[in-house]
Amino acid sequence: MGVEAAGHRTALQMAQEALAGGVTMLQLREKHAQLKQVMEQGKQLRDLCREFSVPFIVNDRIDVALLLDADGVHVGQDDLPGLAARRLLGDDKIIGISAGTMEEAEWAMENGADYLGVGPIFSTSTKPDAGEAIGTGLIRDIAARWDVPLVGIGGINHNNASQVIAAGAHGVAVVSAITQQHDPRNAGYTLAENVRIALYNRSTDT
Ligand SMILES: Cc1ncc(COP(=O)(O)OP(=O)(O)O)c(N)n1
Ligand SMILES: Cc1ncsc1CCOP(=O)(O)O
Ligand SMILES: [Mg+2]
Repeated sequence: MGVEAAGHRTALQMAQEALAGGVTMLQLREKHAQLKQVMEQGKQLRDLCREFSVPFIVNDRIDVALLLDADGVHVGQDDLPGLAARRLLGDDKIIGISAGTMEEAEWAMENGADYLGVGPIFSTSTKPDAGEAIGTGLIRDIAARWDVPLVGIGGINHNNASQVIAAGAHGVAVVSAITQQHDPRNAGYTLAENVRIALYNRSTDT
């Protein structure tokens, strides 16, 4: 999940609840705050992720990821390229790269992505510059071509996550499906459970 403060909860409280619900990876995605605050919040989120033994990923900022000793970074097509991120972070860190077209997926693979964030799958109001929803077809096409972990993102919730997994994704990344819910812990639990069920169903499909 991506972490932002919402409603009466702080980002840290939200993350704590989502992790308690069973979220399996956490990304610090802070687009507006000052770096000093991002570092402070990042330290707390990193420690929380370590308590839950869940990977902690920093969006966009390799410097912040390095300073926090995060488990990895997520970079988009307009961010620092994956190969440059790899030079700074080394082979042991996770580097995720976004893709919304097959050309972007090719570029991401050439840039050494450990996983691809594919989307926006459905329409989203969380990222105003995300572009039109692309549906699940690209996930199907990428999965047929490469054996790389795929994470669907954009407008995903507990009702539609199974479609994304059925298309070949290994997981889903969400913001509002957890942060905009009155019970983020239960939202995290339901989402993680639906993803597990869909992965199981896919593995038993003949
Ligand atoms: C898992 C995951 N996938 C895609 C993105 C989007 O990254 P990007 O295209 O760089 O957009 P911003 O999130 O930086 O606005 C992501 N963050 N995580
Ligand atoms: C960061 C990002 N990248 C593509 S869509 C998106 C926003 C996801 O947010 P939500 O899960 O609320 O649609
Ligand atoms: Mg980015």
